[in-house]
Amino acid sequence: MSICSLRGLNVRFCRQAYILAHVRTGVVPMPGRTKLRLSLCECNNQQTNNRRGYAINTAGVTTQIELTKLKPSILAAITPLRSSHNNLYQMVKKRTLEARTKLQRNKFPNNQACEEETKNRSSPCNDQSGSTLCSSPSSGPSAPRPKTSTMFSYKSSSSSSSSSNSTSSSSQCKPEFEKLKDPCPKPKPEVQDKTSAGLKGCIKNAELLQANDCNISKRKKVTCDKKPCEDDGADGSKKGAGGSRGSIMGDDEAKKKTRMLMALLAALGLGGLLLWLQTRRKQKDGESTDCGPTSGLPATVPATSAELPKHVPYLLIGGGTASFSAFRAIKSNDPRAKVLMITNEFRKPYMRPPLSKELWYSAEKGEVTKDYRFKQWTGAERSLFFEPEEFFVEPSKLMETVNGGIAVAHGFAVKKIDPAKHVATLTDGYEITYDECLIATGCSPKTIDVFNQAPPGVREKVMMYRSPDDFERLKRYADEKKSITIVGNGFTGSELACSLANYAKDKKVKIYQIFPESGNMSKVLPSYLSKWTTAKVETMGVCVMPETYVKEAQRDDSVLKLALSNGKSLLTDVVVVCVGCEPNTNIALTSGLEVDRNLGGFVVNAELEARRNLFVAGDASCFYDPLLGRRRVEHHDHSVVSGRLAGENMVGKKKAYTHQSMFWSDLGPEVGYEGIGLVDASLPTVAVFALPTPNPERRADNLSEAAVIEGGGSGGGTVTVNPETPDVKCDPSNADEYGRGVIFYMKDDKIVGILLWNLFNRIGLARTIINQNKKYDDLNEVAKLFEIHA
Ligand SMILES: Cc1cc2nc3c(=O)[nH]c(=O)nc-3n(C[C@H](O)[C@H](O)[C@H](O)COP(=O)(O)OP(=O)(O)OC[C@H]3O[C@@H](n4cnc5c(N)ncnc54)[C@H](O)[C@@H]3O)c2cc1C
Repeated sequence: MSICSLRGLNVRFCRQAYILAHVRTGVVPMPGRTKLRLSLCECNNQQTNNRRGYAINTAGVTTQIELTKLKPSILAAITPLRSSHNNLYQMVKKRTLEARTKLQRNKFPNNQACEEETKNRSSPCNDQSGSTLCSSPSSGPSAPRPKTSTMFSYKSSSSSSSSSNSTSSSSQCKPEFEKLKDPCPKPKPEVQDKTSAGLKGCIKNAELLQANDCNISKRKKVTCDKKPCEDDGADGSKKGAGGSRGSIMGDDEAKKKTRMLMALLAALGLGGLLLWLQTRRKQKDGESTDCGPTSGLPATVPATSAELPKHVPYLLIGGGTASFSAFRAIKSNDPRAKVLMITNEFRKPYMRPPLSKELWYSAEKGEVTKDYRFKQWTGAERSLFFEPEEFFVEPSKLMETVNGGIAVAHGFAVKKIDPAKHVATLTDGYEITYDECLIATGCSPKTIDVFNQAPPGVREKVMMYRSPDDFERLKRYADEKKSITIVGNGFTGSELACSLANYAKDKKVKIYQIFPESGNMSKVLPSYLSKWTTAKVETMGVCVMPETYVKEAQRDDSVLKLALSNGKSLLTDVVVVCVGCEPNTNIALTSGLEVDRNLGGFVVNAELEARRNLFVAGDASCFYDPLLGRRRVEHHDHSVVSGRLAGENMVGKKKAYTHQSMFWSDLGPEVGYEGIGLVDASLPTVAVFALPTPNPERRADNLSEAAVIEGGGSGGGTVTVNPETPDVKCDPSNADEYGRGVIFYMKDDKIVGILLWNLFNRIGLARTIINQNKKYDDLNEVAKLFEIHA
């Protein structure tokens, strides 16, 4: 029997030889689940004295395990597979090599992915690395920012204008994607035998996996190192004498192999079941790592839930900013409070904003430290972690401490809460009772179908971005690869694109950003500013492709080939999907808690209470803002503010949400903005910017020269020039620079949101204006308060 006749069996191996063989059983029935995809690949790490390991993939989660670290039971289960690898390997190898060599000839389509769409403008599609080259425009946003002196303002609409403008952000590329050479020897002619013809289906599916795809985290051993392809062949043939000849099978041999394969499937089922049970929690938590947890067996701290207290006065679910902020509020109001934090992450509470910004600047200087130190805009240094390890109490000792404190249970997830009985149940069934409980489960990055439904070979090249592990992984790509593609135009995608472009400026890697909207940050910025920002992002070296989406993703050798909606293709080493976040509310149903249908998140009142003694804060909360109505906010400061409010209410303060939180974002070193209130591009806006002028002396008088340009909320908008300054150019599309300014977001003629564009230390004033909740006759006068030229 040919191996292909075994349903669902798929054999792969790797040119680089760090994965010798990869066998997937396809679908295996599992208790509690209808289907389980199970795969196993054997890795050989030359750099560590040929230590062998396995990558076992259960239901999409690949776990890297060193052979010596495998449990004896699992080792026994997969032993038959190891010996059979060689035969499978030799049978398929030659045909795969041949197929791959053929495929390589007609690819490298990046030359057309980002090609010129506008003759007037060149875009960052040029590089020295052989992927694509992006050059900055000689004029426009790329020019050094002039000193501002004149002020103008305008109203705008949210709706981005159409494709006519898209050309401004399109890119001009040169076809310089270097042709890769096949590093492996050509297959020998004898492979063209009758059995290999039967392998066609398998060969079609053969995919090449790359060592660098294997994530290496602190909790993880490296098990998929590179190995030259000569060794690949050598190793394979040594182990499986007659391996390649094994493709021409006699009856006995075929029977033997069939028996072995059947044994393998059984062994895989058994081994996979064990591993699946062990990795299930990680999988549910959606950690976006390549190869799963370090050891393959997810460690929890403490080792078992039995070591956790049975009852705690304060229980915090989630280990992020909101949760830690709640702890601080509890502790300052109840100094001896005993607080247990349960998180499915393996790090102590940390903040996320520097992950897409400051940390890349530390990385550029080669200064990434163990505690992820970064420089704040004030120049002060601090760590990503809110507190060092020593700050925390061991969970098993929490209830014995005299002065209280906070203990963090790592690697545990809560699956259900009984608000009436005050009981939280962990995924392993362990129950903890509480007096006060906070849900601060944050959100998880969204993905898109084109990647979500892609085969595993594609998905392992697609990542989300939310944690230090993601930072580490992306940094490795930026250091080693040629092309990174960011999908999405929001905060994380845009910040990351700029930071990566800066980090990569002396490297060979090229940064692409793709999104269907017409400009960066289009949900937040008025359309003219969004387009201007896109041009600015391009000048930073990002090849931005607006009004474009990925139609199809295929694995092409070691890279991904993206078929784009504009008919072009892009080869990329990794895709970072940054298309927003989904609140983690999966415990709502089991706990009888309400989730907002429109905004998502647990519905809570103005005191952030979902039920009595049960609060929700941070990204996961959909709260009632007495001033601006029901909201859900995904920002750092909101998680601090709401966490603090929830913490205060947990000690009985009974306070309502009144303090408006703010947010900020930085797009490279030249663009930074802060916002407060409803900063939503679908609202009508009125903006006042300082215009550049060749005459800096006029700066003092600028405010009196302000002009107003008005526009509707959802149309193109009319333009009204301030009669006092008819000479001021007010057409946003003619504006050279949006250096500094203030944007008002209007609802019912009131200011409900304010964005401060490159203006800092004025958020308190913005908060006051929003809190006044009144109609202003002259927004120009309000703008003056912000001292744009100061
Ligand atoms: C890369 C990046 C950059 C950002 N930059 C900015 C910025 O510049 N400015 C800004 O204002 N905001 C920024 N943000 C957003 C900001 O970081 C978030 O709004 C903030 O982290 C939300 O905090 P949180 O505590 O609500 O959620 P999170 O920080 O997501 O924490 C939630 C925690 O709960 C855990 N959890 C989930 N479900 C369970 C469960 N069932 N049981 C146990 N634990 C669970 C999660 O693993 C996680 O540890 C950025 C976010 C990212 C990802």
